[in-house]
Amino acid sequence: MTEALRLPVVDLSSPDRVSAAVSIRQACMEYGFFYLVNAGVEKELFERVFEESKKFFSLPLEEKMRVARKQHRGYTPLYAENLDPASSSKGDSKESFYIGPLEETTTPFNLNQWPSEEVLPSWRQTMESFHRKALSAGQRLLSLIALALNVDEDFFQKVGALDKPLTFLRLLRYPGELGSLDEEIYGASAHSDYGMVTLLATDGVPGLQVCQEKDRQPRVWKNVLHLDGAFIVNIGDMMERWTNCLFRKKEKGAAILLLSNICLLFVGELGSLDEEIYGASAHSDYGMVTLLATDGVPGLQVCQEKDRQPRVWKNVLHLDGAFIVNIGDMMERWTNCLFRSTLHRVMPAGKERYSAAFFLDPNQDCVVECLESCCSESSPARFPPIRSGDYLKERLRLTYAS
Ligand SMILES: O=C(O)CCC(=O)C(=O)O
Ligand SMILES: [Fe+2]
Repeated sequence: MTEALRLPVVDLSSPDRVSAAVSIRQACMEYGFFYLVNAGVEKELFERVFEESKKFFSLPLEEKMRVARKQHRGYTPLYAENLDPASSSKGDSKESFYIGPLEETTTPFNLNQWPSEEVLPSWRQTMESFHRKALSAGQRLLSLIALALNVDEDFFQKVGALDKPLTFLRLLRYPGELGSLDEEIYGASAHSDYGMVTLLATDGVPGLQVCQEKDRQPRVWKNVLHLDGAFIVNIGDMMERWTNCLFRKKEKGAAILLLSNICLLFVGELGSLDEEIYGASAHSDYGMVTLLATDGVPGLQVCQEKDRQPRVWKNVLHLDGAFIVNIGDMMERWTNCLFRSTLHRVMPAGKERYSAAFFLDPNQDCVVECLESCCSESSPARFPPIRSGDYLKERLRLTYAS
């Protein structure tokens, strides 16, 4: 049985700021995680975020791919991310949607992408409202964190971290149906195409199979090999009708999906089926602090000692109306490892799960340098100063390998 972690609860609205700072210090030294209550986000807004998030992820893949991730904003499909490539060659079993800073930091225009207003009329407004409130909570929380580190309450403002900070809201959906590990995973499960004809371009990696007799059991699947410079053409359902079944559509399972005529999505390396599938594989967050809203479905686990083997994982339970806050790697550097950026992951719960993670990271030009209050003769600075933007860019490059 996995043990549940009893995390401290910090009240953001408490008039006793010193006590709040003391409990933050203890929580960040021991766990790198705590609950934050009275953060100024109404329960009703948490619920609306999950409702709207569910509406988006329920759209057909083709509609979601209209806002596919560009410049770290927009939709990333199942298996597109792998937070821990060392433990699993499959991507993580989650789909997500990223919303970057509402006030852009570098470009004159905003790079955020939004689902069509006709399809989801109140979606953007709900997410923007949540984004702003999470930022406001994060800023207030950082002044308590500064107190907890024995520096001025406005330390993070003074070093420029909160002047147009890098803020990303990541909406997440972990599908329930992949919970069981003995189910087979398909790049694309058996189907026929709906239309007239499909022209399919392949990259030489095998995977496409057809079954010529769909009504005979067990089904017999044959590989369709790639031919350099050629399209693989297949007949769709409408052509089958037209030809009164003279021309036959075939069922096929492929690792490539053809989305409209323009968009080819490579689903990713699925590896062998005996590897474990994670909702989100083991990782620490890159930035300053993360404020996480969860929907009550379990799955989040933390490992307090990342270097001890075997790793011991403990559950982090949902607390109604609270954010789960965790410290990121940049804050760990800032505090010379006094505050811990703890390894965490999401295990499949056998049930669909939604969460919304708000990453509050310093302005890209802010230099992150070990705090004097966290260094001593016996514990000298462990990291050289680094520009926040350079650090984040490298971490993102490693995660997305792009
Ligand atoms: O979904 C969760 O509970 C955690 C997500 C997470 O750790 C992340 O997105 O960095
Ligand atoms: Fe995380």
